Amino acid sequence: LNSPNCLCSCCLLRLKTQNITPVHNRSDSVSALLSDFQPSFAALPDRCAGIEFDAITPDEQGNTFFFKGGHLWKGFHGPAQPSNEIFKKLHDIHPLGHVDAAFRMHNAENPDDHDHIYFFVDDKVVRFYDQSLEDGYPKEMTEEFPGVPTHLDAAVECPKTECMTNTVLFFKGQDVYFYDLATKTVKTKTWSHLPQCTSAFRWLEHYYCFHGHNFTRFHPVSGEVTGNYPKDARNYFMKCPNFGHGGDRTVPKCSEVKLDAISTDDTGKTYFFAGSTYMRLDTSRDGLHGFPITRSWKELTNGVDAVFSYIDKIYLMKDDKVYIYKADAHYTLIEGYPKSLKEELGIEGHVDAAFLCPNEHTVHIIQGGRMRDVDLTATPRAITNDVPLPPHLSDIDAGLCGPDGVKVFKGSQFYLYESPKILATGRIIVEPQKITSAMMGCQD
Ligand code: HEM
Repeated sequence: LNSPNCLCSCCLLRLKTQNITPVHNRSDSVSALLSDFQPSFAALPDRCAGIEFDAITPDEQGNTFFFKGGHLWKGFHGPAQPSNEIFKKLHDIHPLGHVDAAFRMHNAENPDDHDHIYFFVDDKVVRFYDQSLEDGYPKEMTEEFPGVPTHLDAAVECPKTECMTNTVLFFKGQDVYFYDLATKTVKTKTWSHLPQCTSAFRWLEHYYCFHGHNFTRFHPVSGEVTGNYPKDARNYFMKCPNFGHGGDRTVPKCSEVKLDAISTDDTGKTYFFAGSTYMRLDTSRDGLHGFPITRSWKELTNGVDAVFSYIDKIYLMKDDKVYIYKADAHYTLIEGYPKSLKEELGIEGHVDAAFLCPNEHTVHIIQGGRMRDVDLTATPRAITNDVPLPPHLSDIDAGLCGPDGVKVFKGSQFYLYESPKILATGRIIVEPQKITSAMMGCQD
């Protein structure tokens, strides 16, 4: 069967790798033949040959799975394997193990559902957690997702921080069905400008429609496509000989990391900024990858000096200006901004770092070896406290205050203090710690 000259295996392989008509539309005898054919006997499909995926989804640990016929690929490199080796019993619901669509549920308010993987096959849905099929599945799609059509093309989750409410986007043809998880209501839009997506994938807050061996990035609310698309998936989402991206850039060594700023916003998103790039850190299970700052904060074309977050807003400082963005589903610059540092915060001169502790109203601004406090509830804003920092903290790059204390970053190291007050007095000697690959995706 593995011989390239064997017509039978070649046909079967072509059927399996080219997404030819699903088995239920064929004669019973062909169905029987195909269902007897175990994927493990066949040569494995090669994603570097250019595959149109049936479904793509991350799991609860952040592994990404790409599905085609009865096979899957785990992660961004490596060979295919039968999908029921990982998702046991997945093939029981379809003779070829084929799935139409899959997504990882994002519904933190409902821990019984959150992070579970849903697979759609014809009019059925099955649910897995920790690679086990859950009791009670398969279910009818109409029961679990009323109002959503069966025989889907693709599905992708969209958390409320990106779609206003926790939503799942279901794709069928050019129609997109927005399923609101709280109200179980469906709204439909037709995105005829998008290619027909055979799978959809949310990766690091970016939304991708896969079609053929290409992908197109789209905005999950408006469907808008900005940038040069489609792109060949083999350059980005898999490691293939003679394919790749990023040019001659390399992942920086951890010993060479130097931040400009770091901040956690009201919704718990943590970002660091370095040069023209930002990276989200709190979703690190799905990978760490930098993107241009202008992708999220388009007015900041020249990087940032310091960033802090207060209530539902993020303050980005560059030179003598403050840019305030509303931290909603997407960052929008508030009208009238940027304003000068003097006008907005009552300070002047270059800002090295800025941080605000959770539930507090005083921002701590580090400028040339001094920590200046500004009360954000006062109008006009003015410095309420101004203290020199200990000598070893004279050139701080960035600062972050969280439940574990204040981290101040200096080059590739950081110091952790219990509070801003302890930091400022400098009476307690704290050993610097190294930035690690797990923290910031650099090379150890
Ligand atoms: C598992 C490893 C990686 C994966 C899965 C990956 C994936 C991606 C994806 C999906 C995009 C965005 C494509 C788009 O939105 O149009 C991208 C962009 C980019 N990647 Fe990677 N990447 C990886 C590693 C790297 C590395 C090691 C570098 C270089 C150090 C790199 C540099 C870039 C650059 C410069 C961009 C363009 C940024 C942008 O404008 O979106 N990537 N990558």
